[in-house]
Parts: sequence; structure tokens; C-alpha cells
Amino acid sequence: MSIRIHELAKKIGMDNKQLLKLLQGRNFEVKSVSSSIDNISADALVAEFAKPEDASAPQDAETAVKTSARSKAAAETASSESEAASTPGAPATPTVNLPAGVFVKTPEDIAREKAEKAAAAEAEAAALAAEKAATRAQAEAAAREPKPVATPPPAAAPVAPSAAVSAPPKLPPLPKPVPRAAPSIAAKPSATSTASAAPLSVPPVLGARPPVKESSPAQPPVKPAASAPPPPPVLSAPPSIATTAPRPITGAAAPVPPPLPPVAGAFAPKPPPIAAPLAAAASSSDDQEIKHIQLKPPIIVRDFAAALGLKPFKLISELNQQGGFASMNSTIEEAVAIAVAENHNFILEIKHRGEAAEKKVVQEKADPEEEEKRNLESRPPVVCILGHVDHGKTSLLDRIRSANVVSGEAGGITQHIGAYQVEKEGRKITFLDTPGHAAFTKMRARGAHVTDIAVLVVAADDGFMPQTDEALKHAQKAGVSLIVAINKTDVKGANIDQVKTQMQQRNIAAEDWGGETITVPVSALKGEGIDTLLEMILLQADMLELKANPKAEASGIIVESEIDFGRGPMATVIVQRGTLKVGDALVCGTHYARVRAMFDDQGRNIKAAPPSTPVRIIGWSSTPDSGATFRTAKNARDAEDQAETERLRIRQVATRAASAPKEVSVDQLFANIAATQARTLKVILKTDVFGSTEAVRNVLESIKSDKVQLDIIAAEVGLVTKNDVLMASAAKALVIGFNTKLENGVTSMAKHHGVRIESFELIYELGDKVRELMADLLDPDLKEIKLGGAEVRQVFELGKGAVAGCLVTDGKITRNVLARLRRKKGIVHEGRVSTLKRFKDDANEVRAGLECGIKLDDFNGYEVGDLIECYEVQKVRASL
Ligand SMILES: Nc1nc2c(ncn2[C@@H]2O[C@H](COP(=O)(O)OP(=O)(O)OP(=O)(O)O)[C@@H](O)[C@H]2O)c(=O)[nH]1
Repeated sequence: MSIRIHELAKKIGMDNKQLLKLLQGRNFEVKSVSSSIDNISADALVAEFAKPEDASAPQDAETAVKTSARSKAAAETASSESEAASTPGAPATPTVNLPAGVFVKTPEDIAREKAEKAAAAEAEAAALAAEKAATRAQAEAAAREPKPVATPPPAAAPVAPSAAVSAPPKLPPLPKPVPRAAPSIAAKPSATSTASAAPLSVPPVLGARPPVKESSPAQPPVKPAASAPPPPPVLSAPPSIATTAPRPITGAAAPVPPPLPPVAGAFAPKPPPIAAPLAAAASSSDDQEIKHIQLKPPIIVRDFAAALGLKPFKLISELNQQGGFASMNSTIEEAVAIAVAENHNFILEIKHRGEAAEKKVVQEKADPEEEEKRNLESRPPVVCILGHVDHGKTSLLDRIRSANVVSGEAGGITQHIGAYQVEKEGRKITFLDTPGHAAFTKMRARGAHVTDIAVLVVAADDGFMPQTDEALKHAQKAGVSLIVAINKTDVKGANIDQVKTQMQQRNIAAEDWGGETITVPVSALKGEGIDTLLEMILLQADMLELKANPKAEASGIIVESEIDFGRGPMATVIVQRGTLKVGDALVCGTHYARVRAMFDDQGRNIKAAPPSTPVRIIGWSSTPDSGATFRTAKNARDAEDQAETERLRIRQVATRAASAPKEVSVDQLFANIAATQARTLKVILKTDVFGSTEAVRNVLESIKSDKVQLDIIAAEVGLVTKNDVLMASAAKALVIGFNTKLENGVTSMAKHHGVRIESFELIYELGDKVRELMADLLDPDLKEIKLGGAEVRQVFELGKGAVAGCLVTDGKITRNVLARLRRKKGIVHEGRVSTLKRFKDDANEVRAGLECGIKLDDFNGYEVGDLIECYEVQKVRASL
């Protein structure tokens, strides 16, 4: 929708040509009075230059805007007002009947406007002529002067430079509605003062615009002013005009004019765009509430108007008054938007995308800590029992939880970590039953790292032993609190003081010996001192102030894992943080789980496990590693993805490591060649639980040999399967089962494929057997075994050769056995006993103390005193 210029001119009571000029000055693309402009702009112009009759219409929100716009126009023509006000014949002011700030035109106004229009047109023509004359004069002067004109006009001019720059004394022919009653505005001497009075006079963007023609020497500011008719005061107005003239709106539709052309300048003295409304707003809004609005860039006129609660055309009008052309979809510069918002008593907060994200991240980071602190609750201590083998760790735990674990163990040795929870005076204590055998060193170290308190069991009759010291080192390294339980105090020969002396020597003196280590004498067998031990554990836990957030997402440590026949991979875990629930998705390195079911240490089904609870979980993809940490994933899919990512990462690391060039020394090269020649025992290992796998692996890896290598090609938890047999057959490997059984049909299949399967329940037996099997791979050593010896006493020369007449001095001489003839220190002959005679008869063997005749092969050079040794060579198992 549009309106032709002549129609609009009629509507607002303006001369057609003047309106055309005005619009051209405001960069409307209009060529003639029959050109048209859009309705919104027309409305804005109507609001700006409306007839007084319009103003007398009932006041609604829109008319208020129009009148306010007129008031701004009035501010420009403040001097005219002053004149009007001072004229004795000035019309009486009906202000009493009108709301403040509302102006209407009287017929006198209109007449005066017309007169002013004519005067302004004349002034403009005069100004143009003066400018031309000045330019001509300057050019002539420059031509006459040998030197270039270097006079800095702004400095020489009596007017302030900025005023000179923008001074458009020739400009204002525009008719302005003269306010009939606006004393406060009329009193304002100039836009400058208005601007200074306003809280936000010029938005930054306006100020940033380059000063118009500031450096142009071709526009001496004074001359035209001198030749021009005295401009209305507002025209001489000053910096604010120059600075506010540029358009602050970045609307795509609005072409941005270069430095103001003369015509544009003609309309420059419009009311200072923001200052006047701001002043009005500031004065009227002192007691109004300031509201906050938030917008994201880009700020679009339509949205901005909605946020301000304005009609869009009203906002457009306001923006257009700032010299630009805005439409519904124009983008408003941030600074302008802020200024306009302030104008309407709003504080505009512009939320840039990045800022918002950053703030959010900071908040997210800050919140969990707070949340964590708020939700911290006391948790049971996790206690680890450490000590030398057979010092009574299992018995002690057994006594504590009143269950007989010892009797169920093969060979009486604890072979994997178990985790249990006991209750004392309504408080829970979680125990890790950590084995003490040397083969389980690794597991023990892990046990120590999971725990808060370590109970070091020392047998009162044995004192500190190597593994006690090793356990102590682990506990100290892990930084856990230490309690020493001196066990077996009932045994004859128990010496508590000796243990305490040893403690002192290790800088862990007992409390009653002036140290800090809580020491409790106990007898696991008789149940003495157990209560005191538990009390001391709880006391220590109190001192440690153990806390965890049960509301967090669950995470913890895998204590043990195994394949449960029927339930699949299963893991004993200790929840360290959060509450683990059935249905949770977990990820642990390359393994993942969706918790299908959980069982406590008594085998009872439970739904949730708070911090420090040991639970067995089923639902794993495979058996996770002991000591590894697990955490909750978003869902099963996410857990699987994370595990897969980890698997790929590990593979990449391995590939990179393998492909990295390695420097090989000559020694290393020979060692490698020797290694390829060395025999290898290949082993497929199957165990009951993951901890056993590690323990067995430790034992096997401790077998060192330069002659035979041991290659564990697979080590898994579970039954010995047919697949294992097939693999062993292909790899020519041995299958070792530890504490595990054979799948049905495995034995016959192994026999068929010639695969050897060895099963063990005791780890040291396993070690010994593997050692033997490795040695069997070596060529046997040859061992010479002496059978007997004889001394030559006489030599008989016979027709067929010589025979040695001997006395058997030791053992026996046997026919056909290996023999050598020694003379003094040397060996004269080596061969076999080909002839053995007792007197004249052949004999098979002749024992010590008897005489015999001996002939060695075809040898004839015997001498009296020679020694004949008989021996045999036996093959014996080579040593590693
Ligand atoms: N007299 C006496 N014997 C005890 C006591 N505590 C344990 N024993 C005995 O010591 C032996 C070893 O006990 P365990 O509890 O198996 O020792 P452990 O330290 O767990 O041994 P590993 O599992 O091999 O590391 C068993 O025969 C127990 O009966 C005690 O307080 N007094």
C-alpha cells in the first residue's frame, strides 16, 4: 500500500514540491509529486507534520506519539517559538484545556508556516548563491596566492569547529508546526542543551560516524553564514546536528548516504533524534518503573516493537526521525536499540549467543560442586585386611561376619578378593577380604587403593614377615589409615611386645607405646578383641569423616569379576559415589553393562546400592578388570558406544606403538635370533575368576628361562571349552585350567586332537608343573654314570691280539658297555667292552674283587697299571 506525494502533501498541508524535496532529502526514491511512498512512511510523515485538526482528535496512544513527534520538531524551532512567545500578538495559549505536550495548529500557525516556507526558500537560494560566491572567491584567491591555502578554517573561525562543519545555516526552509503551548520545550535554547540534559543523548553508533565534511577546506563555514540571512537559532545548532545526522539504522532497504549532501543537509536540523524524546521521557519517567527486556541479535524492528509494547509503525516513525529509513524487517543497530529502549523506560539486554553459552557453561561447572557439597552424606568405611600368609586374615574376617569361609577354600588359601559388609551398633563396615599370598600382590595393591582403612594382621607368634612389610608399604603408599591387629594372641609363644617393637622399628609405633597406630590384640580363633577392633574401625572412620553423595550418578571400582554359569559375566563392585540402581547403564573401559540384577554379600537381590556398598552385578558384556573404575552412562547404547570408543583407542595406541621404528642393537639382534630358536611353551589359561587369572599369570611370568619361553596366548575366565581345545590344537598349546571345570565333551575332543589339558586347584602346584613342562621342551642333558672300574694287572698276548688281565676294583664290568682306558692322567682309548672273560669262559658281567680278562674293541696296547672304566650315558631332563 502506498500513497502519492501530492495526496500526502495535501494530507499534511505541505507544499507538493517541498514535500518532494523533503523526501528526496531523506533518500526516498521519488522523482515527481506523482511518485508514491509506502503507507508506513506516510503515516510517520503525517505524524510528523500533521495538520492541527488531526492533533485535536481524541488523544490515544498513537496521537500521543504524533504530538510527541511534533514536540520534537518544535524543539528544533525553539527560536521561532521564543519569538512567537515574545510577540505581543501571539495567540492566547489554550494549554489549560489540552494535555501537556499536545500541540495544535491554528490558522495563524499555518499562515506563519507559509511565510516561513517562503523565507526559508529564499534563504536557501541565498545560501547557495553565497556558497558559490565563496567557492569562486576562494578559487580566485588560491590562484593569486603563490602558496597553498593552509589556513585552518576551524581554528580561525569564531564558531566551534564542529558547528562549522555541520553548520547548515542555509538549510532550514522546512515549515515546522509551532507549538502553542510547550513551555518546557520552548524554553530549551538549543539541541545541545537538550542533548546534555538527556541521559542518553547520542547512541555510540551515531557518534562513531565520520564528521561530515569536517576536513573539507572547500566549505569555509563562516562565509556563507555571513552572507546568509540570519538562520533560525536551531540551525546554528551545533555538534549534535552533525553527529545525529547519520542514520543509525542498518536496515537493508535504506541506502546509506555518504557525507550529507547539501539537500540532505537542508533537512538535517530535524529535532535531535534521541535527545528530545529522551528528555521528555526522562522528565516524565523519573517516577516510572524501569523494565528489563532481553533480545538476541539481530534486533528486528517488528520484534523490537513487540518487546517495547509499541505498534511497529510508531517505532519505525521514531527510527526514521533519526535520519534513516526503517521498515518492519529492518535490523536495528544494538546501540540505537538500547537508546530507543531507554527512551521508553526499558533496559535492553542483548544476549549474544556465545555469551549465553559461556554463562551456561560456567553455571554448569559451578553448580555440580555446590550440588555435591549439599548432598554429601556419611558413608560406611571400606576396610581392607592385609598381612602375611596364614597370619589369620580370613579367620579374622570369618569371625567378624560369623561365616566359615576358611573351610571352603582349596588348600586353605584365600584365592580371590571377596567383599562383605557387616553391621556394628547399627553402623555398616565394608570389608575387602584381600589375599596375603605372594602371587596375589597385584590384587592386594588394588585392594589397598580401594580402601579407607587397612587392618594389618600380624600373627603374635610370627611377627612381621616379608609380606607383612609389603602389605604395609602398599597401605602407606595408598595413604590409607592403618590399624594393626595382632592376631593369634592365644597361641603359645605369642609375643605382643615383640610385634610392637617391630612396629616401632617401622615408624608405626602403637598408641600405647607413644605412637599413633591403633593396635588391637585379637584372637580370631577364640573371638577375643573382635569387638574392640570393630569399635576402633568405626572410631577411625569418624575421624576420617567419610562422606559421599548418594544422589550423584553412580561410579565405583570393580573388585572382582567372573563368569557365573547361567548368569554370564558378573562383577563384584564397590560403589564409591552415587547410588547404583538396577537398570543403570555402566561403562568400564572396554566393557559395558546394563545392570540386570544386583546381589548383596549374602546373595540377596537388591534394587539400589548406596556408597560403600559391595554388590555383585550381572548384565556385563564381558568380565571387567579387577581394580578398574566404572561409571554410569546415559543409557545402554551410550555405554556400548563409550566402550567401543575405548576399544578403538587402545587398538590405535597398540598399532602406533607397533609401527614406531625401534632401534635394535647388535646384542639385541642376537638375543632376538636366540629367542626365535628358543623353545616356547604355549598356554591357554582358563580360571574361575579374573583375580585368579592375574595371580596365575604372575606365577607363570615369574618363571624365567633363556632356553624356553612361555607364551600365554589366551587367559580368560570360564570353563575350558571345545573352542579352547581347537585353539590349542591349532597353536600347539597346552590348556591350563585353574579352579575351573571342563565343558562336556572337552576331554574326548582333546584326546582326538592330541591337546594336553592340565587342571589345578593350588597355584604353587600349577607353577611347578608348568616349570616341568617347559623343561620337557628342551633336549635332555646327557649324564655319564660310572658302572665300575678295573685295574690291568697283566697283559696276555694272544694270536688274535692282546687281552688285559684285570682285577675289578669297584662296581662291575659288563660286556658291551662303554669303556675307556686311562693311563696316568690321559685317556688312551675309548670304546666298548667287546670281550669279557672269567678264566676261559665268556662272562656277561664281573663284580668288584674278582679277576677277569677284558678286551676293548680291537685295542691291543694295554700296559700293567692302566685303569679301565666302564660307564653308561643316561638322558636326564634339562634344567631351565
Ligand atoms: N591359634 C590360632 N590360630 C589361628 C588364629 N587365626 C587364624 N588361625 C589359624 O591360622 C591358619 C591360617 O588362617 P587363615 O585365616 O587362613 O590365614 P590367612 O592369612 O587368611 O591365609 P591365606 O588365605 O593363605 O592368606 C588357620 O589354620 C587358622 O585356623 C588365631 O587367632 N589363633
